[in-house]
Parts: sequence; C-alpha cells; structure tokens
Amino acid sequence: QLSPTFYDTSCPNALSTIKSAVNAAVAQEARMGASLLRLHFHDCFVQGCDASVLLNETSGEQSTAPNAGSLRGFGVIDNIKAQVEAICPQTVSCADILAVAARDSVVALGGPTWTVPLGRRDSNMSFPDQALSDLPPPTDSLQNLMTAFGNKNLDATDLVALSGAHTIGQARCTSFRAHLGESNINSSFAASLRGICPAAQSSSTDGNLAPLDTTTPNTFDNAYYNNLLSQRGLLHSDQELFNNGSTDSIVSNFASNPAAFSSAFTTAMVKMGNLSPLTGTQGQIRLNCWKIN
Ligand code: HEM
Repeated sequence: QLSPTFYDTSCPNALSTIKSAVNAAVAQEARMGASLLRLHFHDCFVQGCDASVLLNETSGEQSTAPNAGSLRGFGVIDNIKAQVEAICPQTVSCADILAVAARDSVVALGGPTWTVPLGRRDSNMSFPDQALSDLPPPTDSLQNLMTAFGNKNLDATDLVALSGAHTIGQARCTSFRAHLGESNINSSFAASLRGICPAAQSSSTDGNLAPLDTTTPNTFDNAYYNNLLSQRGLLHSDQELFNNGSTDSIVSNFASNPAAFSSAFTTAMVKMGNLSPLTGTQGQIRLNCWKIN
C-alpha cells in the first residue's frame, strides 16, 4: 500500500530535491521532460513500477526493441539519486524517483499536477522478456492496444488519456515511417514528414526525429487530441485512437475539453503508478539506480 506521506519523516526534502533537479534538466532541454515521463511508463508496464528499466545490464530491458536507442534520461535520474542519497542515505527508491520525476516533468511543461503515492522499492533484476511482451509497439491496432492496457487493468479511457503523453517529446523515423504511407494520415502532414523520413529504410534517416505533437511539442496540453481529429497523429498507434472506432468519442471529448483530459490523465497516471509495486521488505533500495546493490 503506497502513501503520499511515505518520506515525510524519513526524508522530508526528498520531493523538493527531485523537483529542483527535474526543473533544471527541463530548463536545459525541454524534451527531457518527455523522456522522464516515458521512463516511468516503461518502468511500470514491465513487472510493475520497480525501477527495473534503469538496470543497465547486458541483455536487460534497456536492450529490448521498445527501449534500445530510444529511452533517455538515465543520467538525469542518476544525478537525482546522487543528490537524494547525499541527504538521506539508502532511503528513497529509484522507482519512487521515477514516479515523482514523471509528475514534475509534466508540471514543468505546463501540464496538470497530482499527488504521487510513494513507498515503492527497487527490483533485484531486469525483465527483458516482459519488456518485449508487455510494451505495445507503435504498429499495434486499437484492439491490441486495448488488450495491452487491459492486461494492466487500464481501461479505454486510461489508454486514450495516457496516450496524451504524446503531447510532448519526439519519435524516430523508424517508429513512424510505415504510418506515413497509410490512408488515415493528412496528406500534407505526411508529405512534410517524408522530407526527414523517406519511405526507403536507411541507417542515415532511421534516427531522424519528429515531434509527437506537431502543434505544441514542448507544452503539455490537449493539442495531441486535436491533431488526431485532423489525422495528424505521428504514430500508427496514435491515429488508431481516432479511426472510426470505439475510442473516437473519448478523443473528441479530450480535444474539446482540456479539463476532462487533465482529470483523466492524472487519474490514469496514479493507476499506472500503482502497478505491482514492491513494498515493505520486498526488493531493495538501490544505492545506484543503474545496478543492484
Ligand atoms: C499506447 C501505447 C503507446 C505506444 C505504442 C507508444 C509508443 C511510443 C513510441 C514508438 C515512441 C517513440 C520512440 C522512438 O522513436 O524513439 C514514444 C515516445 C514517447 N512516449 Fe509513448 N507509447 C505509448 C504510450 C505511452 C504512454 C502511456 C506514455 C506515458 C504516460 C508515453 C510517453 C511517451 C513520451 C513522453 C515519448 C517521447 C519521449 C522522448 O521524447 O524522449 N507513451 N512512444
């Protein structure tokens, strides 16, 4: 059972330390807010929110397809962990740092805030097989996305709300190339993206970046949903949420009602943050987030 007051006695300055460090990192590079938010997602969906994603072992989660060459922000987390260790030795878990940093990142980019339940502990191992099976690829159909989220007890509203995280951050050409040739993408939007992401696979263009939200890439707002209404979703999986299916009405609601999006997003983030945490004496409090003690 997690609690927002978990560190109030054991490390009263933990949350302010994390917030200052996140604000500094996002001020230096806005995209870092997106990268930190994504780290928490990729942590929680794989064996729960246990910081397993941070372990940099050979053939671990970081080397799997959803993560390799794509996840970033590890240095920022290591820096936060060092600062928190300096004030409260072996007290604050890396999994909690990820959860708080995700919230602070959203706030730093203009999004809503929420109270983060705390008390997660860190795993003793990495789970590469689960990373492959549980993190949905951007080629997924709506049906498969709903199943992947349903497996985590997240419903269609949670799926659409959490996908709103794509209102910030960037994707590589290799993640959206195939979607540019599909029928449900705005043709001038697709044409402009073809400039940096030509149809032919090539190591010289695979890593080229485009913003997930073409309108306001560094602001956490509801523009993502308005983009979907005009067929300007960057990923196949984004446009699946508004493609004449059962989630169209949720997208429309979030597009016209920013408060409804904020409320659904913060609710869903707490639900995602509650996925199978290690508590009590389970797992450990790592000294360094990138390796087990
Ligand atoms: C619904 C299923 C989802 C799929 C298929 C998906 C897929 C992807 C892909 C393919 C990228 C680009 C990776 C790259 O090319 O390097 C990406 C980026 C991102 N995703 Fe998702 N994602 C999903 C849900 C989520 C959720 C639930 C969150 C957080 C709550 C999230 C947050 C982000 C962020 C912030 C970025 C940009 C990261 C950066 O710029 O460093 N995504 N996602």
